[in-house]
Amino acid sequence: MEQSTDIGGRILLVDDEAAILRTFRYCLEDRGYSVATAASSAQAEAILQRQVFDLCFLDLRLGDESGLDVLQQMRGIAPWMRVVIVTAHSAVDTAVDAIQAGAADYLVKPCSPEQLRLAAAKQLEVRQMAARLEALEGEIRKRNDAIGSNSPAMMGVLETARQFADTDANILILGESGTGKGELAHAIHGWSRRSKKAFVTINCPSLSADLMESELFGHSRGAFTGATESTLGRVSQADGGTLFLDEIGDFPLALQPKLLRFIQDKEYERVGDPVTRRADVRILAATNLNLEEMVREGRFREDLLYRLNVITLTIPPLRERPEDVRDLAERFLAHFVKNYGRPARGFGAGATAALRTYRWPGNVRELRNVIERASIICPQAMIEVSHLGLGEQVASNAPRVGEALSLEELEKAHIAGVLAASETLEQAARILGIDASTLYRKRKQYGL
Ligand SMILES: Nc1ncnc2c1ncn2[C@@H]1O[C@H](COP(=O)(O)OP(=O)(O)OP(=O)(O)O)[C@@H](O)[C@H]1O
Repeated sequence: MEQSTDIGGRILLVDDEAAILRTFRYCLEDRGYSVATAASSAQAEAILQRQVFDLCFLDLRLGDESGLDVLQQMRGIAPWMRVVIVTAHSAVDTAVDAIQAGAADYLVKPCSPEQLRLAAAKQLEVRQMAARLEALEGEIRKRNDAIGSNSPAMMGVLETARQFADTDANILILGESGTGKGELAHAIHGWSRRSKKAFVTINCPSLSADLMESELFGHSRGAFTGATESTLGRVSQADGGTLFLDEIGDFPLALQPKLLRFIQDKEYERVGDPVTRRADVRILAATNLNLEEMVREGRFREDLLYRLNVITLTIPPLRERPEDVRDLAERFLAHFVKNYGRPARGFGAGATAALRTYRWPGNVRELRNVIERASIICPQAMIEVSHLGLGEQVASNAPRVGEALSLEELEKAHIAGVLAASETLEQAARILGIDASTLYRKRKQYGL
């Protein structure tokens, strides 16, 4: 039963028999759990309002009160908490009702210390499952989608990101929409010592100031109309891990002082609850807006900006890192053909050239969507330019013969297209009718 300490466990015992509370407490503390007790439902409610518990052992017979009402009340205050009903043999029927009402399990009194510990370990494991699942998904994502690049500009960004990943410095990630800011935030979390803990994202534009406050810090039951259950809040979920504030430029101005205070002091209050809580959270934020301009216009707090941008990373748009298009396209293709069970295995020369010349206004997200679509509609092994659905845009992007262009510009575009469609430099040189060393020199000259 070694897992008791490593999964952590805050347990509340509710029973009106002092002897039971004493024995249970002894058995559980012996295994390293942290235990609190309550002798009535009123006491239990008061404790639950102040502290977070993972598990509660609840005796359904608390004086005159209906055990089911007490259970309902608890689930309202702490819906994340697992509740195990403790019952006498003669009242097993009520325990079954309690399970229907949301209890996790029941235990028949008298029970042995081993039965009690086993029940605790089982429930605490379930309680931790969601958090572990999230951490695992992060791991799998990291492995499958390991962020990498062949572009010097992007490699510089990744190197700085790695360098600061394991510090607790807040990082602001800038870049156009779809460049992979969320992806980089995930990677930074994965490279940090917080990687085994939760990575929690808040999408700022989707929430009003009031909703954002309760989403971020949680609320107590009855804090506002419709708050029928207490919630923990993202900050608490991210305790020990990373909180990613996506599109921070849209974070409500009215709530910015509270976010600033949390970043500075690590302290916050749930909505409708005066108790001050603490959480150890690393903040990453991202935006495609110009926050400095927003500060000048009074739409974003300067002090908050300086807390968020201890380190700033700017992801270049995809059109400025054409070296990455091919690798990304191949990775997306492998992923989608596997998912959809499709025949495509690679890109024809025309498609490769089109992927390279297109300007990708929607960046990596657009590339991913284009490849997903192509992987579905392509009936053969090679994806051709027609499957990409970029036809007109590519044509309008690519310089045309006879257009008002210098010979140099035309030559540069032509060489870029042939290079993208060729497997090797030698092959490209043959197609262009020049020798490989000339091609090498021209590549350098045009920065290709
Ligand atoms: N380097 C990468 N490797 C694999 N997938 C990537 C990479 N960069 C971005 N993506 C994919 O591209 C899509 C957009 O990425 P992401 O959401 O991180 O961009 P963003 O810059 O945060 O966008 P927005 O500003 O619109 O929120 C996602 O599906 C993501 O998985």
